[in-house]
Amino acid sequence: MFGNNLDMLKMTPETIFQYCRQSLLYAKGKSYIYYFLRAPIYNITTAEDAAELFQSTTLLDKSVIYKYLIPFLGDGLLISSDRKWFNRRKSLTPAFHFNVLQTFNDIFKEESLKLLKKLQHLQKDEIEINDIVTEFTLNNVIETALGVKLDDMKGSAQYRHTIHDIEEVILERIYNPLMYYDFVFRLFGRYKKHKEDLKIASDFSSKIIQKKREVYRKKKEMEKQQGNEVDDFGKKKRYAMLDTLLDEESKGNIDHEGICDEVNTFMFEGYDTTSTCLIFTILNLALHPDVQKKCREEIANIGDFSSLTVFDFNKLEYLECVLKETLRLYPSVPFIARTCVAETRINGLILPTNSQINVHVYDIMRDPRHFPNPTEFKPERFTPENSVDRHPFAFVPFSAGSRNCIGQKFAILEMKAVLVALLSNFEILPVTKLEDLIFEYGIILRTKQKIYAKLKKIEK
Ligand code: HEM
Repeated sequence: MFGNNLDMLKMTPETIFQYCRQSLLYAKGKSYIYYFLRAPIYNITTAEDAAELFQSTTLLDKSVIYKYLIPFLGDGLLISSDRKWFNRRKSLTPAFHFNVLQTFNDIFKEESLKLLKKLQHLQKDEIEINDIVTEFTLNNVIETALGVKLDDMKGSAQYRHTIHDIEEVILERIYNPLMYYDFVFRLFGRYKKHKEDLKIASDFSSKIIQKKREVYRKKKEMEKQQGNEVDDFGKKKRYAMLDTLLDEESKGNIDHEGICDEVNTFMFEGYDTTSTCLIFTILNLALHPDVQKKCREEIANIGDFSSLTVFDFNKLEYLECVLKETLRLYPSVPFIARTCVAETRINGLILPTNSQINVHVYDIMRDPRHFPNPTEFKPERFTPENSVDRHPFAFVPFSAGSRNCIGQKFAILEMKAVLVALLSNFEILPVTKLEDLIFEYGIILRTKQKIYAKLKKIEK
C-alpha cells in the first residue's frame, strides 16, 4: 500500500547507498522497480538494460531530483531539455576542442606546480587529500571557464566556500525526501543560508562576466583591425569557455542569464566530479605501491613537466588505466536519472508518464560478467587488448549517448597533469584503509570520512 515510501523516509546518504546495494542483491543482480511518491522508479543495473536508454533519442529529460539544482544551474546544459539543450550543446562543444584543451593544459600544469609547492611543507604530516584536491580542481575550473585566476580575485576564498556550501545544501535536500517539499525546506532546511549563498555566487560570476564582456568587445574590434587573436600581453590567447559563450551572445544565441547558468553548470559539474575521482585515485595509489611504481616508470620517459603537451599526457596509457579503474570502482557520479515525459516502452516494460529511471552506473561497472572479481583494483583491465570484447555500456562513468559528459577529455587531462606532478616528486603512503570507509550515495559519490595519505619526497 505504501510502496517504498516508508523505507525512503528514514534514509540518509549512507543508508541510501546500502539500500541500493541490498536491492540489487534481492533482485539477484537484475534491474528492478520500486514505487516512491506513487510513481514507479525503474532501476537499471546492467549494461544490457542500459543500452536502450543510452541509445534513445527521446529518453533525454532529467529526473525530478535535478530540480533542486535549478536555483543554482538554471536551464544550463546539465538540466535543460529539447531544443534548448541541443542548441547549447552544439554551441559549447567547441569549448572542449583539442586546440582549446592545449591552452587549458598550461593552466593545469601551473596549478599542479602551485599544489606541489604547498605540499613541500606538509610532507611529514598526514595530509587530508580532500582539502588539497578540491582547491586544485576548483581553481582549474574557474580559470578555464571564466579566464581569471581565482587567487587574483577579491572575494575568491568566500566564493570557493560558497560553491561548496551550495552543493552541500542541494545534496541535503536530495537525501531527505521531506525536504523535497519547498515549504518544509523553507521552514526546517537551510533555506536562508542557501538563498544568500546563491546570491553571492551569482554576483561573483556576474561581475566577472560583465568585465569579460567589455574586454571581449574591445578585443573583437582590435582583432578585426589586426587580423589575429592576441591577449593583453601580446601572447597567443588563452581561450576560456566564457569566450565561447560571449561569441554566442554576440550572435544572439544566448543572453546574460543563460551565460550565468552555463558558467555555474561548469563549476558544479567540473569541480566535485574531478575532485572525487582524484581523491579515490590517490587512495588507490597509496594502497597499491606496485601500481604506483609502474606509473612512475611510465612517467619517467615523458620528459620535463613544464614542457609536457597534451600529446605527452595522451601517451600515459597506464596512468589512464589507473584513472579508469578508479572510476569503475568509485564513479564520481554513481547514478544518473531520467524522467519519462510520455508513456515509455523500454526493455519490454511499459512505464507510465512521469515514471523515473535510475541508471546505477556504480552497479553496472561492478558486474562480474564484464569485470571478473569486480571489487579488485586491476588497472590492466583497461589495456586495449583486455578491452576489445567488452560490452559498449559496461564502462560508463561519463554516461553514454548524446547526454554524455562534455568535459571528459578535460577531466582526464587535468587529473593526469596533477598525478604526474605528484608521482614524480612524492611516494604516496597509505593512511586511510578501504575497509574503514562508509560510502554515501547522491549526485556525487562520497565517503563519510575524509581520506588521508602521507607523502615522502623522492630524492632525485
Ligand atoms: C571525473 C570527472 C567527471 C565525471 C566522472 C563526469 C561525469 C558526468 C556524467 C555521468 C554526466 C551525465 C550526468 C547526467 O546525465 O545526469 C556528466 C554530464 C556533464 N558533465 Fe561531466 N563529469 C566529469 C567532469 C566534468 C568536467 C571537468 C566538466 C566541465 C568542465 C563536466 C561537465 C559536464 C556537463 C556540462 C554535463 C552535462 C552534459 C549534457 O547534458 O549535455 N564534467 N558528467
